Amino acid sequence: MDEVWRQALEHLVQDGGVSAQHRSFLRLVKPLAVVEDNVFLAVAEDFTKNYIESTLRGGVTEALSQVIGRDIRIAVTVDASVVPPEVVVPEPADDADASAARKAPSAPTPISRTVEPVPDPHLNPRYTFDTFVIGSSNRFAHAAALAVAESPGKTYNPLFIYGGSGLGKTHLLHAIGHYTRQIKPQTRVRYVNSEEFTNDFINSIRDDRSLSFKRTYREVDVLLIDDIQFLQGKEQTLEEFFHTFNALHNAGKHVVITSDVSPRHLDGIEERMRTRFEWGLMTDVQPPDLETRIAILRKKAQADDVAAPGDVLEYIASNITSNIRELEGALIRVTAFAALNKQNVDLSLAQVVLKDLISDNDSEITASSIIGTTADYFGITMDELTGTSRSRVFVTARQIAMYLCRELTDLSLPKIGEHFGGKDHTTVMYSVKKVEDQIAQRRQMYNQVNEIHARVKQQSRG
Ligand SMILES: Nc1ncnc2c1ncn2[C@@H]1O[C@H](COP(=O)(O)OP(=O)(O)OP(=O)(O)O)[C@@H](O)[C@H]1O
Repeated sequence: MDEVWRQALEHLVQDGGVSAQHRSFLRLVKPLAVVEDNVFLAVAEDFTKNYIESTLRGGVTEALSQVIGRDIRIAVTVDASVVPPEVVVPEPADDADASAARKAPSAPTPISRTVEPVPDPHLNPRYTFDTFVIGSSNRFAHAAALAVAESPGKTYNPLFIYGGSGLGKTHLLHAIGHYTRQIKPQTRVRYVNSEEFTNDFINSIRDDRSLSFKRTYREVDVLLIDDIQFLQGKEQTLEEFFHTFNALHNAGKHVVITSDVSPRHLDGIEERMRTRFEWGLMTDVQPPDLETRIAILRKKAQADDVAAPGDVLEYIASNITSNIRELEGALIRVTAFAALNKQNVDLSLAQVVLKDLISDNDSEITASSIIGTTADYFGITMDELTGTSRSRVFVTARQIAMYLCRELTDLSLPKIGEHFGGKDHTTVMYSVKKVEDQIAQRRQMYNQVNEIHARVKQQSRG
């Protein structure tokens, strides 16, 4: 088992995207056994388990699946007496992070708990108030989020943020989490997507763990719950959420909720609950105007350290109007093309690259159309694409299709996973990140993504 684990770590590092922090967590894992399609891993602390499950699950699952040769699931257990094997976690060449990690003591407190708050594995480090661009479409939501982050439990409780897909609701939720913990590191913050909340709840009943479930969600100072619309019609989970909400609210703890519609448009949720959602403050986020879209692209270009002149940003922002995720995807495409061809980013290049992607009369793009088009492109069947085979072409096709689903549809990560034969949402997250990383490094990956994207768009225009 240690040898399987060693090889999996090698795969993981080769695939890229493993930071020094990831490596220090991976060093804490003891592989236990493979039983049918499950790989059992053990760690000594809950915190490490949470980190592995929320941040590394996709990558570890992929890597172990590659080594074992079939699709597996991982299960992480906590055992305080666990001693991880002496496996060296490989380091990518010329990784600045890696040399820092080398200097760190090999024994495992991953991060200092006194100086900075320990990073919360449930929060995306990129989604902070600093990286959030304020415009008229989101000014109020931003101000309310900031007020909550500064003094949770006081005003606007609950805060309910609603609006269309890809408009920054999740970003704001994470920003509240980061900022609250930055001001007061001891604040207990819990971010959860409603689908994960549902799964957790169902599993806790199955495994007779209702006490630990309650502890997870009720012993917090700030509960950030994303995409509450997924609870519509799920009576038992709603009932549990109702009790969680009441317990927290009565104890003066803060609840922040996001949804794609306002409380009164949430069907399948009882009146008593909708009323509670309206107790605090409701605010919406709207599609950003042109100036805000340009500013978002500028900030993204800065964060990724790519040079993109103003007219290029304006061209992209003028043509992609409704979804910020798609806006960012277009910028990635243009800068990746320029990097691969060793060209500067300029307007004519952007026009060529985005020619097929920009159109104003797309009909709705679905996961099935993306899966079908991708399968066609690779000459495989849709079943093969969404199945479990680990051969390279299937894996590449699967990852590209997941990436395009994220960019071109409103589907959440767990929902995308469902379209791919019930894959875990962290596997989807891993695939999206992997394609995003490789697109600027491998011409073949760039060409494939670009071509399939164009075909999907073309088909949606009929
Ligand atoms: N105002 C903003 N400034 C900077 N980036 C933004 C802003 N709004 C959204 N984004 C970026 O757009 C992408 C999509 O945002 P996010 O995931 O928060 O959307 P969402 O409203 O939660 O969508 P969904 O309902 O589909 O989950 C993210 O990468 C986010 O960082």
